[in-house]
Amino acid sequence: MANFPKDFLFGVATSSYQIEGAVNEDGRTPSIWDTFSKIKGKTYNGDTGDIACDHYHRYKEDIGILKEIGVKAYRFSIAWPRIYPEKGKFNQKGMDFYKKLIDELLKNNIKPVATIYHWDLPQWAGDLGGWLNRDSIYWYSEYSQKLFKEIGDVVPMWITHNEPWCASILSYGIGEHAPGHKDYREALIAAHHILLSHGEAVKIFRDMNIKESQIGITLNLTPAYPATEKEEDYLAAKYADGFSNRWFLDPIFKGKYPVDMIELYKKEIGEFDFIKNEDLGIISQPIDFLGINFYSRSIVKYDENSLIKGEAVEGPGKKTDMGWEISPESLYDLLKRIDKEYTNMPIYITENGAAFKDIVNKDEVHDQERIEYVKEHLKYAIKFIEDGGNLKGYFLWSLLDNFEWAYGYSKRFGIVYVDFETQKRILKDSAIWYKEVINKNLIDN
Ligand SMILES: OC[C@H]1NNC[C@@H](O)[C@@H]1O
Repeated sequence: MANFPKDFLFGVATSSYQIEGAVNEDGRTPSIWDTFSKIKGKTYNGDTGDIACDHYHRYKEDIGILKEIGVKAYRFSIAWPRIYPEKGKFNQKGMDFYKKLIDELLKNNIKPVATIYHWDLPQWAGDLGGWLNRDSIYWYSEYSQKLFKEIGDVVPMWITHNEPWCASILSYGIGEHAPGHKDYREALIAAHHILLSHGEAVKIFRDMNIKESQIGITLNLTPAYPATEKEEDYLAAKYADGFSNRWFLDPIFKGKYPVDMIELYKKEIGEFDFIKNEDLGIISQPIDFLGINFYSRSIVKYDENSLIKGEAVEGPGKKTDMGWEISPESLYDLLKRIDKEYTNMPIYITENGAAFKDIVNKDEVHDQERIEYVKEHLKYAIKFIEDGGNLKGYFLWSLLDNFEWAYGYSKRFGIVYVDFETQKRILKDSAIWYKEVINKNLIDN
């Protein structure tokens, strides 16, 4: 048996485009994901977020489920295209949805945790170059300042960005996510502007002196391990770590980009002329907490022909339905590394969870694999806390089965099953199990 600290924050997480639907309602205009998901071949089965979990209309029912599970906090994201459907034009109706959502959470004694940006960039911004345009910093500043003004006093935890790596590298470099570009120089420019917009929002937040509220950022971090004891594989792991992790951790916590990666990238992308002198000072504004999204690790072997001199090899562990190796001990390694090399400020695991092929049988879903996945990761979370680690909370991804980006609705991450034909919600065994963990504040072995 392993106990959590008495004030440990148990939550679940979702994001706007993945669950809300209602894409043309109350003034919302398209995001880059509305556009991208309608391009043939970009998403599994041509799936889109047009309806998703219809959360926009069913948010009270879903908050009732949060209450039933007993979560202390709910991490959601705000759809920028609802708030600013056109450049410079605020949409009160869009804001009113989030005010109602937050009121309902507070009425049920659930702490709202708001992510300002979880990838649904308004298409009007996309048309102006999106994150490639340095003006994106000002669009984002106007957006975040308005949110702080409208709901700053009722949202105790703000997350500026979800997974800048995905919003830049995966979206502008690898091309798997909207807008689907495949240009690594663009990817690093986008990453820089996203990080800069983060720093500007933190400055605005501090200047507004919002009481009883904290601000941080969420990074998806993937510990990298060498495939063998060969020196070249250790080098490959170092570059993989720079590619996934240090490119974002270093600017935020050390006020500089990692030199080894700059040297590596320079050959491919030329000069870093998009970085202005004052930028790193803005990016490294002190924050109140770090959000970490952890799913798995990477194992790499040296590959001379790849940009980052390495290629992934399959790990020996069991896999989730995403094909990701289940490696809970890597979460512990990651947390210890962050604590040792970057910061001992409060850390929240803002996403952790797994997709498995869930089967409904007489309104029940027996997802024991998901229970085991979460249990093992929580055990390593407790181990870190027992070592003195400053881990303050855990948000399970996700509350509901939802739109899993390029995978559409083919991957189910929810602890609540969603029948997308009927929008019926069914609590999986994992939801019942999580309810018990929260209630007892411990993990049974
Ligand atoms: O892939 C699972 C999750 N990972 N982090 C970002 C979320 O939007 C994803 O659904």
